[in-house]
Amino acid sequence: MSDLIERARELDARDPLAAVRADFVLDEVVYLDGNSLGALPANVPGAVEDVVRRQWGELRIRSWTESGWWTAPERIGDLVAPLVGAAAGQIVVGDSTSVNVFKALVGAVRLSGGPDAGRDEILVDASTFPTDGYIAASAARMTGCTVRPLAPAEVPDALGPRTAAVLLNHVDYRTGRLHDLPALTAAIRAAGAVSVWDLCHSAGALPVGLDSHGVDLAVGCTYKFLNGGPGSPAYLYVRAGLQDRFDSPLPGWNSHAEPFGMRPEYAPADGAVRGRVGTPDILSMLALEAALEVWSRPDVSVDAVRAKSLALTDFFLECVAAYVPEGRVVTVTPRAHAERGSQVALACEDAGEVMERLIAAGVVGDFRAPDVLRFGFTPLYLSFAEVERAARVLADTLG
Ligand SMILES: Cc1ncc(COP(=O)(O)O)c(C=O)c1O
Ligand SMILES: Nc1c(O)cccc1C(=O)C[C@H](N)C(=O)O
Repeated sequence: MSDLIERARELDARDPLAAVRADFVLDEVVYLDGNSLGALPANVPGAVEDVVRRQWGELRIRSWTESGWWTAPERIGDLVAPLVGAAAGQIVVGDSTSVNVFKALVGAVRLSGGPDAGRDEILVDASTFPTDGYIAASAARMTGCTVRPLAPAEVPDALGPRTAAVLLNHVDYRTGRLHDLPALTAAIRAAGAVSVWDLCHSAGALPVGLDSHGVDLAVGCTYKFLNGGPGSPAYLYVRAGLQDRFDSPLPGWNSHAEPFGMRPEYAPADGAVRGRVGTPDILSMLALEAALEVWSRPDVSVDAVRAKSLALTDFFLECVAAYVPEGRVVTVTPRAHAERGSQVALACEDAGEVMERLIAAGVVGDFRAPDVLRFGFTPLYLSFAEVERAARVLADTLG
């Protein structure tokens, strides 16, 4: 038996999160795509069945109050909050990430004073997941701003009296690079601009510290490391100190101070509710609520997840170095722990075909154009033995 197989065995035997895997529905496939769609938590089908058959089927309209449907966006926001370092009352769940980027960014420009206050520039991570860039361009057109794409590390030098808002990704979706949220947030604050962070690839994988680092606004999805299911609702964080002034560009009736007053004039609700728009997507939302239960296990914490995530990605890199001929792939993800999210990206020219063969061989990652093999590591359900096997099969697949 190779040393690495033996090492994987030892690491699994010492893994404090090993038992959590039984809370998920998995098979013999090595699933390294939890950074795109997390695996199914075993309690979700039963929870959804109850929502559909009893809450909807039997209680019908009564469920808006009796089953807690109406308050689900804030209640579930408070479940997400500790996972991203936020005190209760600042996160509302609902809509897609794209929609929340729009709310946050237009809201951020308005909070900054915008062009009327001489702040007419939005800085945006140039390598961002495309939707953020598209939405930023539209938000800029609507608010009279211009967008300036740049690398996150260039932000401190680019900040100035004209900066209205800065939209950054905590972890880059393609490279897996973890950006310096504390330092960048502080620099944005010092320039009098408003920070907006996209946490899609960090929430549920590593500590975020929204409150302690003074982040202004943040958004994220829940179908990756939070395992909420396909199309599960995203969330919006508005720092408590800004909530009174947050002026949503989508002031739907659910964000009204008195939604059932049915008044023609809009009056915003206080607190996180102000970030709501229309009727919440209850089926997806309550599936997410069930999926988040795993975080209340005494053995599960964001710190434990981060520690295992780094151990898994370190071990994968070590196995790749041992099994894959030198020069066949280039590691794109930073080696330094402080700069690494919970994924490993390897570049090679034929990445698209390699990933197809790898998936056929039972190791699921994904291909990101133009040349990246992307592997996501979800510590709640992955074993070190799977990581070793993935690297071995990858080496065979690369030929
Ligand atoms: C960083 C990032 N932002 C936004 C999105 C898209 O979000 P949504 O499809 O929920 O609007 C994704 C992935 O889909 C993403 O990786
Ligand atoms: N949101 C997705 C979807 O609806 C279908 C397929 C993949 C996705 C993704 O989440 C992609 C992901 N944001 C990425 O980082 O590539």
